[in-house]
Amino acid sequence: MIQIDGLHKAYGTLEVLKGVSLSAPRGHVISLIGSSGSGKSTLLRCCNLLEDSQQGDILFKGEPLTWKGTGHDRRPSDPAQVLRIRTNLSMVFQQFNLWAHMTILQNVMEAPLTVLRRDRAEVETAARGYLEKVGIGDKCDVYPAQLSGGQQQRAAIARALCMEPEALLFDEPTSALDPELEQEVVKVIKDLAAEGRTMIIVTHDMKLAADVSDHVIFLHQGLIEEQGPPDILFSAPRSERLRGFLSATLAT
Ligand SMILES: Nc1ncnc2c1ncn2[C@@H]1O[C@H](COP(=O)(O)OP(=O)(O)OP(=O)(O)O)[C@@H](O)[C@H]1O
Repeated sequence: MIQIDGLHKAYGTLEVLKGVSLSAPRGHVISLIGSSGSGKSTLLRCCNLLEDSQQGDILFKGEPLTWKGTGHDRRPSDPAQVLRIRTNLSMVFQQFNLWAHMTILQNVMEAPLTVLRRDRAEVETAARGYLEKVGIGDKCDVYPAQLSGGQQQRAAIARALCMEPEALLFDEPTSALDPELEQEVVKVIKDLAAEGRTMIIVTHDMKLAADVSDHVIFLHQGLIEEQGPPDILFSAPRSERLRGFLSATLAT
């Protein structure tokens, strides 16, 4: 579904991704792990074109993104293709990013109405269904500030689902939450994984990565240091760096 080949990304002179490739086949869950600053969020943001990149290819369902320019001037050349990719790869952010002035239902309905121009009644039915699915069907008419962090994140997941995307991208979905609220969100993500959704998850939660992933990628300083199925990667890491990262993470 999503394929990245040899991606390079720099902010000015800071090289953040130094030739990263990944493949997220339909129905698979890929987790990106690694130390702070290793480039995980940048890679995720490159997947749905929230960030530009200087070199390498991005393919969505086998269709290569078309570019114009080179290096720091490189940009996607076809706005319709960008919109198609973005709407098919819905993103869930660490800080939820709900609109404070809209109710939860309005938050979930906004993008399908304004970006996809779908029928209001159909969108409302779908939005209520997705809020029900994530366990907050009774919170349609309240504002984000009236919800706990875990409820806000579940609303953000319902909002992503309401775009009916082909894949979901999660950027540290549980990092801003207290442990007990974290579990509510982990449950929703596990349910989505069990449904066979295609997902890429940036996470510091090794248990989440171990429980839901088909494939785990360990990034170090903008390069893939090690990758593999979670049972092998977590039980028998080959590289010294991954061993050090896991023991430091599991000690905290
Ligand atoms: N918009 C930006 N402008 C300049 N530098 C940036 C920008 N966004 C990220 N960086 C830098 O790029 C590097 C990689 O950041 P990124 O957020 O991708 O790392 P990460 O692995 O997700 O880290 P964390 O786990 O702390 O979120 C860091 O050094 C960061 O400071």
